[in-house]
Amino acid sequence: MILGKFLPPHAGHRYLADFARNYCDDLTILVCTLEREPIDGALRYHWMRRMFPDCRVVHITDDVPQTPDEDPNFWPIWRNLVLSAMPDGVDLVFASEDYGFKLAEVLDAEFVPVDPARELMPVSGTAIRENPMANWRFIPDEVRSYYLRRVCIFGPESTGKSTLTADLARHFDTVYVHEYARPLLNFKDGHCDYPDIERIARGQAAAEDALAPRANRVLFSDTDALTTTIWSDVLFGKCPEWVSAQARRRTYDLTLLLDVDVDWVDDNQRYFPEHDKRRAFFKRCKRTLEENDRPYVHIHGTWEERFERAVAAVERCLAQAKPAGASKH
Ligand SMILES: NC(=O)c1ccc[n+]([C@@H]2O[C@H](COP(=O)([O-])OP(=O)(O)OC[C@H]3O[C@@H](n4cnc5c(N)ncnc54)[C@H](O)[C@@H]3O)[C@@H](O)[C@H]2O)c1
Repeated sequence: MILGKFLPPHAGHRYLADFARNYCDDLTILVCTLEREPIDGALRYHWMRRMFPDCRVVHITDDVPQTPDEDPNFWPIWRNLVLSAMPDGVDLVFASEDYGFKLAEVLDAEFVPVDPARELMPVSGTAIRENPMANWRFIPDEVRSYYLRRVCIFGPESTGKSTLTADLARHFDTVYVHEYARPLLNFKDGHCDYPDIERIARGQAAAEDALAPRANRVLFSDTDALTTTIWSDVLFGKCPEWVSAQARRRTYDLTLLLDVDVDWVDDNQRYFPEHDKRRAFFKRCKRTLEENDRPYVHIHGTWEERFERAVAAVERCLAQAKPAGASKH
């Protein structure tokens, strides 16, 4: 058995559990969470189940004393708690804490110390909560999307969104989500029908969710569901409810709004080459962001200036502490 708060799970916990899985035949992991702790307990339990699908993972939510000095009955309380989750008893207690020795004793089990000095995976939950960006390499794939910074590249056609998205991903050594409408509509010679609107939004969301665990600190998305709602309105005067709901649900830490102050480049998927229409579409994008309370940075100027402004905005975003709470993606 191993137990912990996993606040959040990290590479040290992964090492502890992998060590235990290699040492014994059947590992039970007790995820002990309290409501007052800063990350939702059900989410931590979910992460641990995803990280260790071949282990028995049990969620314990009882509000019991946390250290022996809090209650003279501390050890009987913990003995009963553990045995209620493991009625067949415990053979081995794996931990990197001194309390493992006493805990094993009250459970009639053997203590197996793992890495009390924490020299192999030098990280703690506190360090990750305080600075997830600096400790990124210790955050498991399953947990990364919680801490990930999401940047959306937003705006009218032919403003350099796709190039900027790829350039930013290269600069920040991470992955990006392409504009899913392109591969979809390429199959139809660029022609978009109303049923395609929901397909576009579903594909965009699926690509984003598939790539989030692969991202290094920041994920760049070339457009989003909110953009799809604008296009749907412009082309068809209506929008599927699922797409509008996605647009409300999917949030970004930063949105880069690209201006139309660059030359128009034609391709088979573009609609509005006229300057007036491009400017009107830009204004509509800006208004939509404001109506949806989406903070944005205005990106304009030459290609080089755009890139520099975007890099500076992303660096500011990465340096800011992220408010507690999971991303809703
Ligand atoms: N303090 C005590 O005497 C005591 C005794 C019994 C039970 N408990 C309870 O146990 C629960 C777990 O608490 P916790 O704070 O140990 O959970 P935790 O999530 O911090 O740690 C879980 C396990 O991972 C190990 N670990 C953490 N970082 C590591 C790293 N970098 N490398 C290797 N191993 C690493 C810890 O030593 C521990 O064995 C709490 O609910 C607590 O109340 C505490």
